[in-house]
Amino acid sequence: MIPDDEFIKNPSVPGPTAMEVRCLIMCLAEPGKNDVAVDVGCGTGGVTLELAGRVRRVYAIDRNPEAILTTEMNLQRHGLGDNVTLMEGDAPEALCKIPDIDIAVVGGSGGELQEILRIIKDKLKPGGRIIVTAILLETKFEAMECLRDLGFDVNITELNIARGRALDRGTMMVSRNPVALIYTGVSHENKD
Ligand SMILES: C[S@@+](CC[C@H](N)C(=O)[O-])C[C@H]1O[C@@H](n2cnc3c(N)ncnc32)[C@H](O)[C@@H]1O
Repeated sequence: MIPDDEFIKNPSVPGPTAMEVRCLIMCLAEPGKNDVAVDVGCGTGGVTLELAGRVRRVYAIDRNPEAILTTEMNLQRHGLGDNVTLMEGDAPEALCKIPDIDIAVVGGSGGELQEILRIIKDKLKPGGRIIVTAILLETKFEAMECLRDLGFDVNITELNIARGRALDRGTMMVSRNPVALIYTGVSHENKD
């Protein structure tokens, strides 16, 4: 895992997703060397970089040009990027241009989550994994409901991370905001 402070940051771009959250995303995504992945809302590139080191190809989508630039700079900084296709634009249109995928991570949806998940389902290979990260209650609920409506078994895990900060008299644990991961099991349609 790449530590958070090893990413180049841009004040107009969110991210990177905290290392502990990226860690669980990678566990749930189960990336394989031949997999094709998409990172919807790549932001600073936290998830894109982790995927780039583990799969055959990553499509990194963001509608903020600064996010695409920041992700590109981070890929270069870490010697990654040969297998990453950066796509500036709105997720639904960009998703329609990519081939079928094994892994989809949705880190930003901007009010288009239902459409994004519907397209991802159409592109998802059998056995594929979908992981949505959400900080808003409404997004957590919407993601669960939408994935269920699309026929998936849905799971949610919320991470409450506290990191130690050194003080003169000891280590204080500093909490970060909770982040939920909403992720799929096997689609009902793919079950025997
Ligand atoms: C919280 S950030 C993701 C952070 C990222 N996972 C990282 O580690 O750096 C969410 C991103 O999603 C992008 N985004 C939101 N809605 C989008 C949409 N409909 N299409 C494309 N990008 C979108 C935003 O521009 C933002 O950069």
